[in-house]
Amino acid sequence: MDSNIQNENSVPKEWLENAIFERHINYIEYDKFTDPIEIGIGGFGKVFKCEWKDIELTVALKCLKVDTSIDEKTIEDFINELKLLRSVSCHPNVISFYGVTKDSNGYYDMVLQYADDGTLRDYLMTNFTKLQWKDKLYIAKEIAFGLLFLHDNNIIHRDLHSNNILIHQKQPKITDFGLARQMNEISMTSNSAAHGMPAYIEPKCFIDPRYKRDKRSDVYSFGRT
Ligand SMILES: Nc1ncnc2c1ncn2[C@@H]1O[C@H](COP(=O)(O)OP(=O)(O)OP(=O)(O)O)[C@@H](O)[C@H]1O
Repeated sequence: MDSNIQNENSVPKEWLENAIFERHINYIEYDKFTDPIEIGIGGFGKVFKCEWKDIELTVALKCLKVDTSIDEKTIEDFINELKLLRSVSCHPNVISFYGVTKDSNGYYDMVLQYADDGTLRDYLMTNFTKLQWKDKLYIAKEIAFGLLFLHDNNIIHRDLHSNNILIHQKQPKITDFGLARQMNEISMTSNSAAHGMPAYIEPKCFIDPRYKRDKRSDVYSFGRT
């Protein structure tokens, strides 16, 4: 294995280029996709919907727009999300990660499963009155399964809320791993109360600036969600 791939602290963009070169990350040519339609905007840049022509699959392309307005931290978060997704996206309650592509402007895009019902927040706003208790309990149980899988793989999400859970064919999928960390990295990370959605963050983060989020912090956010 290439030493740059082993060194998780190497410069993020070089890490990605090496990972593609060494085939540790699946690279898909951009012309394999139909023309993209913009469906959202997030911390890294725009999100698009398109068809992966060869396998007739609808996918979401999450674009890392590298320009003068983007800082090194955002690139790091994008690479971090990609690294963690590689290891847990096989779970049915985590969004599937298919690889990366480079668009016509030279920006890297993550190729993700497309969630046909959007975010959990939007889904509940539209369907809340129609949903039975058993449907709501099913959603909660499936999110718990996804979270348990992350924790079993020593990953703390750190930004779990209803906009970071997508619904695809009525099944919840945890997404947006930009703030997520491996357990062994937490000691090197600030508690990041400044990041994430305040209403969902464990209150201790605001009281003690040295407090490090752990699995229990995700369980708090899950309860709030
Ligand atoms: N896989 C997907 N399938 C369908 N829609 C998606 C998918 N990923 C993202 N979206 C849509 O794009 C929007 C932006 O997503 P993204 O994950 O980039 O950002 P965010 O969670 O809103 O913000 P941030 O990255 O700052 O936390 C989402 O709110 C959602 O509506």
